[in-house]
Amino acid sequence: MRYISTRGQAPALTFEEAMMTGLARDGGLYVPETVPTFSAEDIAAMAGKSYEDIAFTVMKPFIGDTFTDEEFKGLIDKAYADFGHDARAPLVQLAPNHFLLELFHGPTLAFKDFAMQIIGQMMQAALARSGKRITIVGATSGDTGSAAIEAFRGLDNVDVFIMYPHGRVSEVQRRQMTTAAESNVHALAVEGDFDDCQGKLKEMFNDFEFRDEVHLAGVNSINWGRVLAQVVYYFSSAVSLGAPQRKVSFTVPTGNFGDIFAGFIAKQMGLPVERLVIATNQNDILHRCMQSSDYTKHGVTPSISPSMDIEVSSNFERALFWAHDHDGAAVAGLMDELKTKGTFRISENAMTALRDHYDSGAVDEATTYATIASALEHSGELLCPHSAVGVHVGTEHQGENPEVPMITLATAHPAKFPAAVEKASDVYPPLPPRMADLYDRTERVTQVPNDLAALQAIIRERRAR
Ligand SMILES: Cc1ncc(COP(=O)(O)O)c(C=O)c1O
Ligand SMILES: N[C@@H](CCOP(=O)(O)O)C(=O)O
Repeated sequence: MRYISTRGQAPALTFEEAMMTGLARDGGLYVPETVPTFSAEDIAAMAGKSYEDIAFTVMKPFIGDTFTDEEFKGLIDKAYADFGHDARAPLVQLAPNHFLLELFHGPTLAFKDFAMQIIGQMMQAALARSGKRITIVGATSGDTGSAAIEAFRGLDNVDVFIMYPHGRVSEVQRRQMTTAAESNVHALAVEGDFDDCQGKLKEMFNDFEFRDEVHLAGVNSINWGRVLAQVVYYFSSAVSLGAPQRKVSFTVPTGNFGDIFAGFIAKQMGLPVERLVIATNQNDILHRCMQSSDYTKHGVTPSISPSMDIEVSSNFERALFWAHDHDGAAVAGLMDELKTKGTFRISENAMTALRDHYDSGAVDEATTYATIASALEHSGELLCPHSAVGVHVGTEHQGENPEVPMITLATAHPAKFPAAVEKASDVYPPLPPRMADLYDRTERVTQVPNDLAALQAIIRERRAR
């Protein structure tokens, strides 16, 4: 299996190279040259299997001979061993034919753990073989950062720098990132929003001298390994509702588009997915784009679902690559317009290709609060604000096709956003016992301007220590 860049100008890589590289050197994102497919029988055989077994089956064709089967199974087992639920990604029923996929039972209470834990294992195994040392730099709107810290804390051959937007993550999210005591972990509070952090990360990757000097690696969903690991729960949940005999739809609270794009890959692999519904909060650039073909930045407004406060939706580039029949030059052109003008327009053909798979909806703050309250009243489920955005949009879209089961992804635990959840429901969601002392731990963070040179100086200096 070879991996190619969405902008068509970078060398094709193996899985291991793509995973260790992060962003392609032409600024694009790596994707598999071809997507392996499963027959209906292959998918039916997943029924009743453990999450770990399904993970092995789904990911194996993409990783090729990077690891032996035994090695890979061992890495998968280690990755999910600390999850707080034996099913790893349990489904609960919210309403007739509407199901919630709980993706928040991992160590940091968000769906990021599903991918970060396994790529943490795979990267460590690859580093042990190569004897290399890397610098991971991540941009986060709140959840990727803590998941990355959890996966790489305390390792001798990895430094982890996490940039988050100062004052724009929840207190629990901030403390999860700033209270790691290990000296290889560095939390950086950047004066800006998430798009600024992600922009700086991409600038670091595009500064080849810096990139090579610090052996830069990325664990955001620019890394194909992240997307791949997220494909697994689309299979596990669909199969438990009767796939491949029965079609299902998914609604995905969306920001950087990595999670819903994993659903698209599952569909390409043969999973019978009827619709993939993009659910955005008030930062609705993706919804506006699906309606109007215009991807135009308006500026981000902070919301009660801060992890989705994103306007430069990184993985939308991967969706555009498919919508343009793998035409890297066309994608590079659109990305260039976004960078220079803050806007691009998608052609009719490409829009048709996107609309073949994706629907969308946007949710304002008042509706998000109301959805938390009504889900608790009608199903007993306490939602985080991101999941509530998904549930509202999922409910609306299920009405259009009620006989197809709708699976809405619950992307974070309500305890990560206690203020918003309590305001909506009068219920204060407690942290799980293993995190009960989070508010007593000492915080360690460096406030940094939104400035490439300043960020690079800190990274150079700290990693050398
Ligand atoms: C809790 C939560 N929900 C939803 C999202 C959006 O996911 P994606 O960026 O993959 O679209 C994120 C951040 O990525 C998140 O942390
Ligand atoms: N919502 C994310 C933003 C980064 O997304 P990623 O999937 O590209 O890592 C976060 O919580 O950090």
